[in-house]
Amino acid sequence: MSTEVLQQPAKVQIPDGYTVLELTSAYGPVYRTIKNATPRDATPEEIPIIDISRIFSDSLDVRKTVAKEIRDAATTIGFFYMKGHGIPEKVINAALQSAQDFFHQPEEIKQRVNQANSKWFNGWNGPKSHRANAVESLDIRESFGFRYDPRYDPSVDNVESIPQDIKDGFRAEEYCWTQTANLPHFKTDVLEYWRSCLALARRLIRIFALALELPEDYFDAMTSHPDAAVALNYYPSIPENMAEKADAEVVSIGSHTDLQFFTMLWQDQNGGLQVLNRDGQWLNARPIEGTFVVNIGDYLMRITNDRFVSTVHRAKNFSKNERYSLPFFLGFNFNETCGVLPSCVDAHHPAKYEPISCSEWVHLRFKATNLEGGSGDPPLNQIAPRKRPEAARRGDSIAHISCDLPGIDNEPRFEDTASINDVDARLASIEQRLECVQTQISIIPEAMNSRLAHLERSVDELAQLIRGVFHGMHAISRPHQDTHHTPGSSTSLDLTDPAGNGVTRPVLLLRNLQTQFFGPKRDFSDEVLALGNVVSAEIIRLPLARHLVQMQVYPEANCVNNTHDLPDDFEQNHPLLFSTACLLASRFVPSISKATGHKIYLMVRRLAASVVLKPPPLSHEELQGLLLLNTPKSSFEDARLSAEVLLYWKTAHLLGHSQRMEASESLIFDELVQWKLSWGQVFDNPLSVSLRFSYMFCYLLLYRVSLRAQTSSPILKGAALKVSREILEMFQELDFAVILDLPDYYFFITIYAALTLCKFTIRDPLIAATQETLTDLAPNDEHIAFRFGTVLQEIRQKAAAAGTSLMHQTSREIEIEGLTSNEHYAWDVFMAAYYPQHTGTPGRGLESTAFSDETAV
Ligand SMILES: O=C(O)CCC(=O)C(=O)O
Ligand SMILES: [Fe+2]
Repeated sequence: MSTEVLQQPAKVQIPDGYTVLELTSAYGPVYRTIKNATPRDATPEEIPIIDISRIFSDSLDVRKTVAKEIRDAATTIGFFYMKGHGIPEKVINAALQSAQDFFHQPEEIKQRVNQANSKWFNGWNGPKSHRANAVESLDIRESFGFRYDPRYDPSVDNVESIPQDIKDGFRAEEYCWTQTANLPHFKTDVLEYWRSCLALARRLIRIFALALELPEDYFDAMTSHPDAAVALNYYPSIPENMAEKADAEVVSIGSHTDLQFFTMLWQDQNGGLQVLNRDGQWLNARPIEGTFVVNIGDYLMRITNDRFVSTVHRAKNFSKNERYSLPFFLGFNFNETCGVLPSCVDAHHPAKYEPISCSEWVHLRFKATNLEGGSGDPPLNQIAPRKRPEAARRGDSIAHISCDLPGIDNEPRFEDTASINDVDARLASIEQRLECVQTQISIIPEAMNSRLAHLERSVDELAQLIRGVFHGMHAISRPHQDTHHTPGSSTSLDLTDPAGNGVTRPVLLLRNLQTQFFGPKRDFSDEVLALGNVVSAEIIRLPLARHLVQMQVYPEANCVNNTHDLPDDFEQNHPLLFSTACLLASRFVPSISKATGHKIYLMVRRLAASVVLKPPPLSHEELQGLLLLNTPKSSFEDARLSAEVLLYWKTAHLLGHSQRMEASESLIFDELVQWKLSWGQVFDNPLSVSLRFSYMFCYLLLYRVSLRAQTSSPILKGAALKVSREILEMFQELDFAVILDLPDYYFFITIYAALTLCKFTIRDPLIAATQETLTDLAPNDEHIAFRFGTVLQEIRQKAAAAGTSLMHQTSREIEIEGLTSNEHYAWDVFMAAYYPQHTGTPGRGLESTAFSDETAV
């Protein structure tokens, strides 16, 4: 089964019971790994209570003491409680009362100030109108928000004198107040709360400056007219049965990080705020009377070079009461641009980020969250809503991704080959090649290089590895000291091109076939690129794909944020490697649905097939892609794919031994017998139809090539016909759905077998049957099955026109001697169907390609 995992003890195992959460940030989606354990209360060590009354002290030392406490909290959990804040209780209570008055109104009254009517995301947001991320429910929360208005800022004397570039960033809208004027105290009380918070925030930010070893007034100018907003959050109690019935985790406000500098949140006593610690454990940030909760936002995290952490949080109101919270969000002046702070860089910690303006920052988040229709920035503060929830769009939520990440194998697996000279010599050529590509892959991050270095050995060793895994053994660390070499492995060590190009070429076979069909010069690399990758094929979205690649590349990174680490052109230019890495990592992500996993698999197969169809030398990247398929914990599908690649590789090797092929009238090839023994478990599995199909095809090729030298061998001819019929019979038995899932080269195999019958026995009823199946199953005229069906039809028609009776064809035994003309019909028609650009060019020399050599059989 696709989910069957060939288990090998991994060196690093992230325990079961984790979930990966996709969150939105200005950089696009980011991922956090969370424990599936029940949330527990945070201890005072985890989320400290800091008495900030001391920030008003005249003593710098005292203020610095607070700064240190804040720094400790900011660099660990990113959250703290502040007591001694000095905001009068009555101010808070009045704001709370206003919030209650507002939310208790009938919906049509709240609609008057609906955020949908706002240019800048001010106003009311109804319940269930936002979803913070794909794995959690719509937010049950209702909220009302408004943004900085200089007219209400007591530190502004004259609004008119504010410089225009600052004014341009103002996002206040008067309709917040005109549309709520029915509540007489609303504006006054809410604005009073905002003003108190603003004043406190301006004091607090000075302590943040100290905490960052900056002059205390460092941020003052940047917050003269800050993006300072308040939200009134109203969380009705979540009914218990709602949580039971829901298919996503029910949340009052979904997991998110706050966007800007910091947030100061007043919450009532009902509880529900949860904070994600670094171990992926949810901590209840229980209400503490007389405190605000303060947390770091993404912008501050960025300008501190990630020293201060913007921590994921959410709220769930499972109390029996309505819950309210009143967050105040502080950002810089909108026009302000800030880079990584000087105190946060040193020789070991270069700046990770470019300077960015506050407005650009907000805008990025806007873009990252797919907000449609909005004319400006995302809502005030926290995560912007997704108008199109991921889960709905993808149809396969990434909920509850287990984080059993692929283990990194720190021990060099193939270290000890020194004693085996010939192995060394052979590997040397590969390594040489790898060295020259080293420059090319230097764009790939260091960690990836080292990861790949483990894999940069021969296909053969990896094949042994996977076989070892298959037999429940450990990784084979000394494959070449194994005295019980399979014959396959010894032949497979010959990885170099006999022509002496020193290039690896796992598969010549299909190249030969290509050469026969299309002439030797065709370069398929465009086609490989044209196939795209798992993202361009819309199987999974880019952020998830990049995350998967990172899981593969940086298995130790259980929290991956830096999806921008991969080169931008990685997926386009290295589709096989990229898609293969996604495939492997997806195996560790059970909630990537089976269907999606299968699509990824098919994509990789298609790409792998195109790669093997390409003339050698295989590019480094292609080789990597093939090698990657052999990692520990490979699935059954991976094993099948590897087996198939090796099968072709061995066949190619045989085909390359022209003397042997010329002399052989043998119907058995030891290499293939050995291959079949080694891969017996895979081969015999009922799911391995395609593998058996390929196996017969390889025999067919071997017979046909032998026939070139021994044109009159009835044994070989009989064998070629027999195996062609077997292929076509098997094809007849396949489910349509299975056939349509197969990569194109299976259709090549089918047509090759059918053409073989056309060549020797045009009246074989299997030709007509295959033709019918091909045309019947093709979903449209463009499909390769349809085109090949037409090929067979035309061949038969031409043969009939040329006087070969197709009627009364009852016997398979009829062999038409010297039917070279049939071969030509076959060829013309085939080319016309598959390569329309070649049609109408008789004598273009196609017949004189390798294929026409065979017509001399
Ligand atoms: O209400 C709470 O506890 C959290 C609210 C919050 O995180 C926000 O509004 O950004
Ligand atoms: Fe928040």
